[in-house]
Amino acid sequence: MLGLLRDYYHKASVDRNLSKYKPLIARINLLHKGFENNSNDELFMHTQTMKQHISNGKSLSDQLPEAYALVKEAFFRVFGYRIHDAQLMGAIVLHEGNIAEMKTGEGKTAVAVFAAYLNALSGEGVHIVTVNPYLAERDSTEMGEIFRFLGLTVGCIESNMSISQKQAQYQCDVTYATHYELGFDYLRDHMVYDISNRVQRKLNYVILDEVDSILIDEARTPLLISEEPGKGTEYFYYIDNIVKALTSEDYEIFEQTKQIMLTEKGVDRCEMALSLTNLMHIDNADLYNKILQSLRAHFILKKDVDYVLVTNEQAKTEAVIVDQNTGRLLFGRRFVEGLHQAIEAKERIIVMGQPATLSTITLQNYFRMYGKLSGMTGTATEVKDEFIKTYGTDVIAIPTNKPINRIDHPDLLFITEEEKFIRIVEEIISVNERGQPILVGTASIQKSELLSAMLLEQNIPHKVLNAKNYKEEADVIRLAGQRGSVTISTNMAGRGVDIRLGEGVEELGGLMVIGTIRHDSLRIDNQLRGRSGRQGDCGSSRFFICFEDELLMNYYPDHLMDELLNNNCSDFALINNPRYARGIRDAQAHVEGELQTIRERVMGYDQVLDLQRRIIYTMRNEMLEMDDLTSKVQTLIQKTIQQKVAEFCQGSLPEDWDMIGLTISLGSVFPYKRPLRLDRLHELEQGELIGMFTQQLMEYYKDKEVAFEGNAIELKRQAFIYSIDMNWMHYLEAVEEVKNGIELRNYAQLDPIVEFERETFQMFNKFISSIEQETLRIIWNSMD
Ligand SMILES: Nc1ncnc2c1ncn2[C@@H]1O[C@H](COP(=O)(O)OP(=O)(O)OP(=O)(O)O)[C@@H](O)[C@H]1O
Repeated sequence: MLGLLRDYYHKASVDRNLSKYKPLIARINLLHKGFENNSNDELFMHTQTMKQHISNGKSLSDQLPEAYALVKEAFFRVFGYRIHDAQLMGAIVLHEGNIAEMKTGEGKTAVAVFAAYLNALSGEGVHIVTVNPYLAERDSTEMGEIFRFLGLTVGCIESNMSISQKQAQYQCDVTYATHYELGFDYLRDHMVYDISNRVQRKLNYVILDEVDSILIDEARTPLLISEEPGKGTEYFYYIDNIVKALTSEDYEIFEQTKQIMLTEKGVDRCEMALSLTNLMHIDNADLYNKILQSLRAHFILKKDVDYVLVTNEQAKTEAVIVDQNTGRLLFGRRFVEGLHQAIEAKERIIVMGQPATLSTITLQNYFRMYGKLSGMTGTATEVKDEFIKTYGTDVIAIPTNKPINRIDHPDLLFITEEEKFIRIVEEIISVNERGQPILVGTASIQKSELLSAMLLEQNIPHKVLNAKNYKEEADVIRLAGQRGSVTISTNMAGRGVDIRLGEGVEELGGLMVIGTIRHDSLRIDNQLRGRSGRQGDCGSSRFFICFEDELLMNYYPDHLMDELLNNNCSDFALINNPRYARGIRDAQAHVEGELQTIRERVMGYDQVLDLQRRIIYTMRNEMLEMDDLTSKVQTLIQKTIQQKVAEFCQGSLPEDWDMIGLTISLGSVFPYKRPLRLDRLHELEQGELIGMFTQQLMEYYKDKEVAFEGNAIELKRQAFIYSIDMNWMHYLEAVEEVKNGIELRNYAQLDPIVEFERETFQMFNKFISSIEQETLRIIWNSMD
């Protein structure tokens, strides 16, 4: 009876939510009826017809009903199931360039195919982004059947592919890839010396699966291509030794902001160790930053929580970042600003050199370059505002196909972590005795291992996922819904893999999810919960928390904590009082707010850099693409002379001009063997002086070019590209220093982003002229 009522109300609410999309969905379903009678070949031919319509000027939106109807029929023929209306609604939202919020197990993988198919008809390519390479490969293989059935090509990017293999994948109508492969390929494409080595096409349309994980949770660590490991290990070890010897009175930790500073005593002690008189002097800024990073490495970041040590294929130990939201290992990514080096020194492994950044971009700015962006996830409503503000994408909640049938129990709160874990093990034992499957989410690999050891002691067979191998992880998590299974997993390991219930499990209550901590973000808690109760399955969830959890310790309202401790928390309390539960929500909102500020800051800095990056990339592309750069070189000669004359010949009287300075400075760019003639110097005006130098240097240049025996066209190109790249690298380093300085000055009530923009503006102009002069110098010298 209750079930019937629930179904009735659910259907009514689905209808209400769908109302805006109803006419369009009805049209798709009507057209679909027509396709049911077509042969496979006829369906295949429709793709060609629609492509034709689009190249004749019909809009993609006009083509939507027919395209979606066709894909719906393809799903039925290939996989044998009927796409439901909620999925069609999600697919429409994607085409509109928005984010479809759809609960776990609702068939998002299929939804992406509709929008990708339609948008690929333009021939401009569509990228579908997954959170890990295993899912990219799996989805491109499985969904590839649909695309190929309808006559489109599908590719998948893997990190170890050759340039030509990648080019072939990017040429496909639809390409699956992880976000970081796409971002890195973009950066690499702007580092090639030959355009034929570029792999990507124009960034046309992207669909991001698990969009919040990529654009929100991972958005604090920019993608970074660094120079090969270099020297410096000893230096970092040296600083590390000094910091290691500090005591708690030498530094102060600000728990809430995770910052750490030296106290006066600490500064004195470091000055003594380094034989310095003033560590805080601007000349020692770099050293001071290294000390701060080393402090963070020692006293804030924790091994097996924030990073792990992994032995790589060359048998070398590396420090790998652990994503705090998902527990995933972020291979190839490094903490910025020297923190990673500090960790390497702390762990006494090889320090991978100074972070000479060759190229960098935030994920936000990379994805904003696409003509259209859309995404899917189970949890986006809480960050709707940020999506609208940063990406201009709205979040539309799609109703579930069937009502959610999962019971979310109130949290259980303990005083100590020890009590909490004992109770969790008791719960696992009792649920396991019934045969009901359990999925336990932990905050870190360390906690997973602790729990695993406790279960071993009790002889409870279980599996542990530690986010080290996606394929194995998927195989394990797929079976997490089988009778009697106990699976321990770092927060979101195995995301994107369907957990189906085994036989008889429905009667036992479905999959039980246990959270061992409340995460900083409610979204992540909800993702964990969402592993249970897919597609109307029954299930349950409960979080076990304690006052020793970081979130509660730092952010839970004091008055509520006192109340709980005094009154009813003898050994544990059931948080079924809305006030107490709200305290947790408030604590999470607090942290979320702080994290959002950090994301906005990272993005703000990159925003300034973004404009500059585009200027440089456009300039670089132009150099690569132009057939002959002679006219560019000539313009540069002229411009350089003008700049130098303006710099050294100030005032109207030639006697005041610094002709020696001018000659030396010009000589540094154009080392001339024959002297420049300076006739009638006392009668000249600035303009004439410029003209005279230009004429002579142009002639000189022409002579050089005629005498040059190598490939002058290529020489010019390489000189430009080399100078752009080298100067860009130095520029990025300088920018990083400015950023560090500004962060320290933040106390002065200045808007750091505005300050950053102001300071880098001048630097950028200088940087452009260093590129130009360096290019000329190389050409000049190489032609001798
Ligand atoms: N209309 C449908 N009818 C029946 N089965 C479907 C339908 N659509 C998708 N499925 C199946 O449902 C399962 C879950 O789909 P999928 O993994 O895409 O869900 P999801 O929404 O991406 O979940 P997650 O949030 O875990 O990634 C898959 O096995 C898929 O084949």
